[in-house]
Amino acid sequence: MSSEDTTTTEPLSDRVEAALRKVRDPDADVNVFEAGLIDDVRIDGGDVTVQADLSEFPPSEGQAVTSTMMRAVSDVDGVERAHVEQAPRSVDTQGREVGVERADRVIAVASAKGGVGKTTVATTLACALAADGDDVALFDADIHGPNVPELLSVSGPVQSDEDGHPVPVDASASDAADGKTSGDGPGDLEVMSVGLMNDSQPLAWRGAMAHDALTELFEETAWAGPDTLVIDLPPGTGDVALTTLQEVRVDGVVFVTTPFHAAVSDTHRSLQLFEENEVPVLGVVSNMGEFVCDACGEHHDLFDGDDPIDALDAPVLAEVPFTGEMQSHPRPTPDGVPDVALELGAAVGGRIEDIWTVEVPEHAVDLRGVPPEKRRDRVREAFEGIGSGERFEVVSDRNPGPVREFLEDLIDGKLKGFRVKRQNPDTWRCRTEKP
Ligand SMILES: Nc1ncnc2c1ncn2[C@@H]1O[C@H](COP(=O)(O)OP(=O)(O)OP(=O)(O)O)[C@@H](O)[C@H]1O
Repeated sequence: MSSEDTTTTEPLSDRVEAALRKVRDPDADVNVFEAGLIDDVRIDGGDVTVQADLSEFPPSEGQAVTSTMMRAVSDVDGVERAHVEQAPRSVDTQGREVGVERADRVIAVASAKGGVGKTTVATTLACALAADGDDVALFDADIHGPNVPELLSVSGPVQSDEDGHPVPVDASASDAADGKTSGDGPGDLEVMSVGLMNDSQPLAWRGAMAHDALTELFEETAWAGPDTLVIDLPPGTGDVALTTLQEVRVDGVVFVTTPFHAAVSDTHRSLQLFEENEVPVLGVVSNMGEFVCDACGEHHDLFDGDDPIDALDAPVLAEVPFTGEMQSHPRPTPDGVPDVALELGAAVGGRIEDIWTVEVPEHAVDLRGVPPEKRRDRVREAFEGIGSGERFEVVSDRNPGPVREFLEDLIDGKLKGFRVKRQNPDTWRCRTEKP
């Protein structure tokens, strides 16, 4: 029996509205109409569709409000089916530009294994950079397990601009991070994720499908001109990582690992893949290697023995302990940005500056800006000017791979070691020893 029986003479629309007015906004002591959450109520026979904007709620709270509204409407006499749908949000499409190349710099966050905290670190890094005043875009490329929206408590669906380009969701923490930021206050934080398009469905894209879906999002998303784009890659070196490396000029990669031998040796192999694809390695974040006891304040190692990360040829950017704070709130809270997040942001920023600053050793040949027809002469002169066993080094603004062939022609033999490394997007270095 319905609680509305006494008023069945009133039109259905009035009774549905009266029922909805009993549902409260959990964040404010007003009903959902007064809170401005209801956009529209459509009635078609016994079918009632409520269009509500619940995008500001964390997913679990939004779900609870949806269920309460569904129950309230279903209980009204004469209602056969009740639906609650997310109202289309109006998005600011002014000044947006399409494609990942709009970002001034692109940082990928990768891991060899799943579950080591890559998404947590990517989200923390994006929040820390935004808290420091950067306009940040966070691209969740983990298409098989897109967790970024959940960590940042944002929900979809993604809206499109007038040309049909998907517009990322705003995740700025305008009033968070009080007092713990530097610069002129926090920058913007925007998020794009397949998790915002397909709210709860795990995606089973493979191979070409994954490649096409991701390529389209990289090419089509209309960003607001970010300073930094952070890409959260899926674990491992599968289709998505390869697509990202093909489609995006990645300026640096941050690796996340636990200080556990098996995880670190896989990390070593993944690092090589990025280096082979000429992506500068910014460094490694060692996550969950210790926890700090709430009761005694002591640090406790969670892994025994030597730290295997020391053996990686990459700087350690941060050692993030296992904490409840990191687990529940990688994003800034009204109390500020966690210190560990600020340290991570500062370490990554510092490394970027380091690799952008090119110091050319006195003995090295600097080919930057040298016209193509003069490059060989410069290399020959320098090589002929050093003695056997001495180090020969080139700094160049293009891949100096062909230098090897040229030197081997000069000596009419093979060089033993010849190492090429891309220091930053515009600078390569290569090194060998004169036989
Ligand atoms: N420093 C930390 N302290 C406490 N919990 C953490 C920390 N880092 C990550 N976690 C928790 O570990 C779990 C896995 O983290 P996360 O989802 O970031 O890993 P991931 O490497 O991105 O996983 P995958 O890519 O396989 O989805 C999450 O529950 C997260 O809250």
